[in-house]
Amino acid sequence: MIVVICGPGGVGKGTIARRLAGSLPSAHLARSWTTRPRRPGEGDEAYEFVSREDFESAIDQGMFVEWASFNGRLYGTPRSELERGDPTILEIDVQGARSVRMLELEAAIIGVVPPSFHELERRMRARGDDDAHVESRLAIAANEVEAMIGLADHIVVNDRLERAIDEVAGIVRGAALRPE
Ligand SMILES: Nc1ncnc2c1ncn2[C@@H]1O[C@H](COP(=O)(O)OP(=O)(O)OP(=O)(O)O)[C@@H](O)[C@H]1O
Repeated sequence: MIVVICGPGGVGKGTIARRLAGSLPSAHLARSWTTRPRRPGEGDEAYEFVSREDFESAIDQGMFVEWASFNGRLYGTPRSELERGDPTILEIDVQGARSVRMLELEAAIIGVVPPSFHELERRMRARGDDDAHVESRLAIAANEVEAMIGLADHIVVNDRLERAIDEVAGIVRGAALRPE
């Protein structure tokens, strides 16, 4: 089964996806490719950091299930990352989730929303994002949340992290019980 964790930048999808993967022994957290530079303190495991040239040649070779351009950077999920775990967890933005839906993959799409846009801004600033990044993310966050509400199978408010993780884990357990 594929579980998609999607949401606007800074909402906490990465944190939730990592915790979920850590709590399910057979899960695989899909590693995305990106052309964005690594943030200070970010580990090697966060992404496969590649050049734009390598990314574009991978697109030409049809390597990605989905890819998107975001704030001038490219992000994508390689096909080789699918079906590597049960579930395979994809942490992607709303555009990526839309691509997964269009491909009609067997996927539970979980949309993560912030308790408020004020809190979303606070978390991005607390994470050390610069002003330009925070402003560009906030400018599209409301549209992303609206699109996600029309797209996702489940919406989870990331108010308290532990509570949100429990809710996501419950959804994944429920989806695993559904007959193929
Ligand atoms: N429920 C929560 N309460 C308070 N802080 C949180 C909560 N969930 C996540 N955070 C913090 O908010 C920040 C953003 O979380 P995270 O990096 O997981 O977001 P993201 O959606 O993956 O962002 P991006 O798409 O930009 O990578 C992090 O510093 C994280 O520790």
